[in-house]
Amino acid sequence: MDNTTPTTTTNVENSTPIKKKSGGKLCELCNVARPVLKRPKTGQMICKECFYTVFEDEIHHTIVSNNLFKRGDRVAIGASGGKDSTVLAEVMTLLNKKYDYGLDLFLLSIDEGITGYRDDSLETVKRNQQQYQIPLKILSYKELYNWTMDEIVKEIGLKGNCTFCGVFRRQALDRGAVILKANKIVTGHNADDIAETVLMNLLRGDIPRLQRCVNIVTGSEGALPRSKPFKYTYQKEIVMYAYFKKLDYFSTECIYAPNAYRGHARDFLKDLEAIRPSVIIDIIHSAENFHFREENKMPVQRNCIQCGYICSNDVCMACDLLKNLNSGLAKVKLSINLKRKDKDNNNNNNSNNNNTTLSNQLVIEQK
Ligand SMILES: Nc1ncnc2c1ncn2[C@@H]1O[C@H](COP(=O)(O)OP(=O)(O)OP(=O)(O)O)[C@@H](O)[C@H]1O
Repeated sequence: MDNTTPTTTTNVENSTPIKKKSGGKLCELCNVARPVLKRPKTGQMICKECFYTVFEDEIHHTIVSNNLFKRGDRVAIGASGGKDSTVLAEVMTLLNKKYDYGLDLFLLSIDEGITGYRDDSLETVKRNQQQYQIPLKILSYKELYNWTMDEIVKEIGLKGNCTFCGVFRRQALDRGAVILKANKIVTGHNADDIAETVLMNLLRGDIPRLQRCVNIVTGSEGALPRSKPFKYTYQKEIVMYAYFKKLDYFSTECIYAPNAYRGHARDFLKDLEAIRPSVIIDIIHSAENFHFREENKMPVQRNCIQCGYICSNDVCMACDLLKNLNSGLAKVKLSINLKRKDKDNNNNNNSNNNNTTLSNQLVIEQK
């Protein structure tokens, strides 16, 4: 065994403990090397090389079986400097070479303007760019919207700020990809993220979002196709992969996110996972097999009359949010809309709500 390998429970954040040297046992896959980890997804005791192989092969299988790319695609990798997108950059580079996908890869980072968080993580992305030799584009909220998240939080406070950030980031990634002349975007959303989103939409009775949140590709409505090669990849395995490969990533949580509703869904999922690890994939498979009534389909998409971005109303969410920020009304409108949403929830009359007006949108934390 590699003597750098931990032999006791380690600091691999939130990850399955690396087990002690396991007596005379051999890796359950190759039967040659000593196992160094218990696979969170399957419980198998395997060696490091077999772990790399199964991890990468499963992602390759997800890519191929879902036809995520075709030769010549220009693919922008949403790169935040965090573990998921750093592993995504590593694995996309590796698989593109190994299986000759014929893709042009780019790193695309959105600088939300969060001092002490995004500025540090962007330094990580810059180092990744050197390492992977992939062109990098950094685009900021300040350039696009003339607001940083620091300024937005100063204006509206901590409640509801994730909504602004999520809406702006979604659009910023599209705009950055257009600048890079990319025709596809990939993000590091993993199986845990998707299972959390399913739970959140279920708990909120948000049927339109519930039916599309397990799609591996979104954007067919008019934005650039955006896919999630890690749809079936466990977060714990991503952390282990980054750890064993000694990847350079930034591991601090967003300083503005601790109150987000998603955190409750995450905690709930972690509790369930501790009892039954397959719960993550089971939730995704369940949601893939839901059947929805026709009237719950997402509204028809059109272009925002102000900025031209794809949306489901006359004006897109980003323009709507910006109008409130620029007029100094964002905080007032946010609190009115949150109260209205609470009332809607109390009246239990939003389970079939198909509209995407601001009142509905303001309580959605985008993932
Ligand atoms: N500022 C950003 N710039 C570019 N892409 C981003 C940015 N923030 C998030 N993404 C993309 O969205 C995915 C999910 O982002 P999320 O905020 O959930 O972070 P995460 O789960 O901690 O992922 P990561 O570990 O990559 O930061 C990321 O893996 C990345 O591909």
